[in-house]
Amino acid sequence: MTQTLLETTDLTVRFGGHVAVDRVTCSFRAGELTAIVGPNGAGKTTYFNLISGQIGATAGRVTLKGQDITRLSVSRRCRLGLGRAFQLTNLFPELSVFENVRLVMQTRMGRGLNLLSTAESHADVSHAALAVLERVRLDRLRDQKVSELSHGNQRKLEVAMLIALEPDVYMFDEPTAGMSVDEAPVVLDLITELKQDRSRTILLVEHKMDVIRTLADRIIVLHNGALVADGPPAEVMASDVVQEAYMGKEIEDV
Ligand SMILES: Nc1ncnc2c1ncn2[C@@H]1O[C@H](COP(=O)(O)OP(=O)(O)OP(=O)(O)O)[C@@H](O)[C@H]1O
Repeated sequence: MTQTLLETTDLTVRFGGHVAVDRVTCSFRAGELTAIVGPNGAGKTTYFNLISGQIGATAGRVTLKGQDITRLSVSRRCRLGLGRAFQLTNLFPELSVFENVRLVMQTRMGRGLNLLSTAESHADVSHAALAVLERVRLDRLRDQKVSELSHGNQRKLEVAMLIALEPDVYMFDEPTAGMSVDEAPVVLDLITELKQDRSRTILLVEHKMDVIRTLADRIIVLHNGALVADGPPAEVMASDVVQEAYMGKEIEDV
């Protein structure tokens, strides 16, 4: 049987009187890409925030590889194998693209976060970091300061940092948002490539139907914070509950 890597059980968060995520019980198995869809304000990003630890749950549980991580910090969850595309505010904007990836790689490879170590002192780490930059086609810009990158390249760097972490669970929140039509395919190809590794699971919050159609093995639908549908893409998209949830046509091209 395929291994369950991540599970949420009755996961709930309340903001004042508003229940943004409402008793969501769902498991995510190795070798599967799950698209999380729903109208604006449905709770998708909040669900992601609860899983990655950016916000605390009011009730319920998050389990990673059998371990209850509900009360753990973002960084503890990250070390246990939960990887969410980095917010660039967490990076070092004045360091180069290469240095940022190298630092993540260095930390993952157990060398600690040492800003003063040189690329030469960790040749294997540097080599691996460069390989990741080649995969996202940022190798040309390796010496550019992060603060000087275009929006599209910043998004690619976020993906590079995530790949460098090699998590068991990849979490992407609209990875191609704001990218040009030339840039988006690089990121989508990378996610397709990541899917080939059947030992991991990928969660994707996405509005673009063409992206969902290309990538998703499974779709879950949130509506008013609750899980209202879960299954293979064709089946879920044809279901009455989804048709109703999308009467507002927030999802592109439905
Ligand atoms: N920190 C917060 N405090 C109060 N309300 C919040 C907070 N974060 C989210 N919400 C509310 O929770 C609901 C779910 O928001 P969320 O951003 O998760 O939706 P979403 O499905 O990701 O929407 P979108 O597709 O527009 O990004 C919204 O009504 C939002 O206003």
